[in-house]
Amino acid sequence: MRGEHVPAVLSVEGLTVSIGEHEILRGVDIALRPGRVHGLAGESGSGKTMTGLAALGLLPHGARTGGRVVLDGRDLLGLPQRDLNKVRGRDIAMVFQDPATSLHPMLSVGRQITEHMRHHLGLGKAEARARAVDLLGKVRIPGPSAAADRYPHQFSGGMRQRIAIAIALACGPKVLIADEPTTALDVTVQAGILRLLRGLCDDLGLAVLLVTHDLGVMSAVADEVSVMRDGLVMETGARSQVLREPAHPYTRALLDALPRHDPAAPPGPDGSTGAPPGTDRDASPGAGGDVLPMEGQ
Ligand SMILES: Nc1ncnc2c1ncn2[C@@H]1O[C@H](COP(=O)(O)OP(=O)(O)OP(=O)(O)O)[C@@H](O)[C@H]1O
Repeated sequence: MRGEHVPAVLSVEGLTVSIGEHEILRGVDIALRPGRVHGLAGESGSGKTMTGLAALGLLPHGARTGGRVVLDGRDLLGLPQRDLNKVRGRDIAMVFQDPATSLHPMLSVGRQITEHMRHHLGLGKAEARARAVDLLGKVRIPGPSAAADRYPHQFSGGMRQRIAIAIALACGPKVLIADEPTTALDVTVQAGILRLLRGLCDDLGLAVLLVTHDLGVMSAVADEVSVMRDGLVMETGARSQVLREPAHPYTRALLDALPRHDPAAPPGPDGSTGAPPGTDRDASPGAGGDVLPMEGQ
């Protein structure tokens, strides 16, 4: 089911965010649908991260907002903090750029997953543990049962990001906000993480917002693409349309800045795009991230 007719699970409607005199978002519209990856691209400072945080109801202190962020018919911007805390982590989860900062160094991996399930879902110890091991398997951590007893520093950067994804999925969210999830990783592991996100989106029917400054990353996994600049969405549409026939000169300029490969080509069976494997490997993480072999394979 990859059509625009699939109803949105989360819609951002005319979202504005200001801090002091600074208008950070100036009327953003984005619809996230189950089983689809919506890529949010744009240069640094365009408001991508702020849009993702607003979708989670996480805004800087003193931020003034307008518009709506609607999840299952409820406007999150109007919810009291207590209700928002319930939504966050349970219905909407987030994965950040650097797993080193999002994981607790002193808690075992299994404990970090089960804490969420016990807190939000009220699961007992044994059931939470079984589900944690199952989740570690889903994100392709080798030997998930033993891995649950280890600590974050015992894993590579790519594996740590997989663990952060498992934690985000702990309570079966409908929406996953992934903010530059591969930017801090070595290029050789980026493609594996993107492929994992794509697979989880398809298998679990997750609605994914993939925030990235990188159109190469976008081309590997997104179904739809929005391009932001200066707090506004300049252009939005199907990946092939936006990346192949951009309507806006700004999108064209971003595309022209990419090393040469076909940004609109769908991922092949191994997740590669139209570029021959390895061609862009040394150009930039973004351009090459979609054509590299999968981590651990
Ligand atoms: N806590 C904050 N207080 C005030 N202004 C902020 C805050 N966080 C972000 N901004 C401003 O909001 C604007 C948008 O920032 P945002 O982080 O959303 O951009 P971005 O597109 O994600 O950029 P990057 O790719 O560099 O992360 C920037 O001008 C930034 O300086």
